[in-house]
Amino acid sequence: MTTPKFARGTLHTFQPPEQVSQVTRALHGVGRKVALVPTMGALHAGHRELIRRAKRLPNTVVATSIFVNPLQFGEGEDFEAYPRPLDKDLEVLKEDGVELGFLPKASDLYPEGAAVTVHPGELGDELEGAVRPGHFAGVLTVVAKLFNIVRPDYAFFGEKDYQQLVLIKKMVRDLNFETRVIGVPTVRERDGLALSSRNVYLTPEQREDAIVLSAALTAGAFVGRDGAEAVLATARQTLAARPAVEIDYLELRGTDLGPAPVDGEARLLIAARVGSTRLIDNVGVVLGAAADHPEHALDAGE
Ligand SMILES: Nc1ncnc2c1ncn2[C@@H]1O[C@H](COP(=O)(O)OP(=O)(O)OP(=O)(O)O)[C@@H](O)[C@H]1O
Ligand SMILES: CC(C)(CO)[C@@H](O)C(=O)[O-]
Ligand code: BAL
Repeated sequence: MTTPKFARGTLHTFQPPEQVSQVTRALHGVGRKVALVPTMGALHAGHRELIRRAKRLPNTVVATSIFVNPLQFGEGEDFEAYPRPLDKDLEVLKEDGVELGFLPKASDLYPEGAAVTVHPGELGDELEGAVRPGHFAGVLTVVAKLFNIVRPDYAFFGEKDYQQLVLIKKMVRDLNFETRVIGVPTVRERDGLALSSRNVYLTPEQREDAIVLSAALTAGAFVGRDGAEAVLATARQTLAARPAVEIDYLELRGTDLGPAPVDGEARLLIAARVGSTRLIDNVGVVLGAAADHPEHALDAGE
C-alpha cells in the first residue's frame, strides 16, 4: 500500500487505522512530531483549547480523532443519543488548523472477536467507575489503541474528565507508552459551567440549575485553608440551594485521586444528574496551612 498523500496546512481525514499509521510513521520518518487530541466529537471551546495548545508545539502535526467509543458506555447510557454533528466538527478542525482527522468506525477499531482490554486497576471502580462500571476499561482500551495507531509524541486531555486524565497518565507509566500526556485546565461558560458536549441536553431551567456544580466547587475550594470538612460542608451547603440537582458523588481526594492530604494540594470532584443529564466537574483545592504559601495565594477555585 502506498502512503496516503499528506500536504501541509490542509485537513486530511482518514477512516482506516492503517492509513493513519502510515501517515504518522512517514511524518516521524521526516523528523516531524505528532500531537493527538482524542475526542468523541460535538466539538466545543473545550476541545478547541486542547487543539490550540497542541498547535503551539513546534514542528508538530496535530491529529484529532473523533470516535464515540461504544466500549465506554454502559447499558442505559446515552451512546445512541450522543450528538454527532460531523460536518460541523470537520469545519472546526479546518478552522483550527488540524491537519489530520481520524474518523474510525466501530468495526475498524473492534473487529469480530476483539476481546482483550486494558484493566484500569482499583481506581477504575471508584468515583465515575462506581457509577459507570466498565467505563474506564473502555476508555483506556480505546486510548491505548489510538496511541498504538497514531504513535503520538504528545496527547492532550482535559482536566474536566480528571479521573480519566489520571488513569491515562497511569496507563502510560504502567504500560511503558512513549506518549507524553498533557492535561489542560477546564474551559468554562461565563457563569462557571464546565463546557461539555452533554450540555446540549439541558432545558433552559436545567441549564440554570447546572450552574450549582461549579458554584459549589468554587465555594468549597475557597475555604480550603479550613480543612477537608469545611470544604465539603461548604460545597454541600451551596448544592442544597438546588434540590433538583441529584448528586452522585462529591469527594475530596489527593491530586492522584488517593486520599486527600491534611495540608497540601487536593482535588474536589462532583458528579450530578440534572434531569436525565449527567454532568461532572472538579477543581483544585489547597488544604490547610499550605493555602497560605505565596504560590497558592491566588489559587482558590482556580
Ligand atoms: N470544558 C472542557 N475544558 C477542557 N477540556 C475539555 C472540556 N470538555 C471536554 N474536554 C476534553 O476534551 C476531550 C474530549 O472529550 P469529549 O469529546 O468526551 O467531550 P466532553 O464535552 O467531555 O463530552 P462529554 O461531556 O459528553 O463527556 C477530553 O480530553 C475532555 O476532557
Ligand atoms: C478520551 C476519549 C476520547 C476516549 O473515548 C473520551 O473518553 C473523551 O472524549 O473524553
Ligand atoms: N468525556 C468522557 C467521555 C464519556 O463521558 O464517556
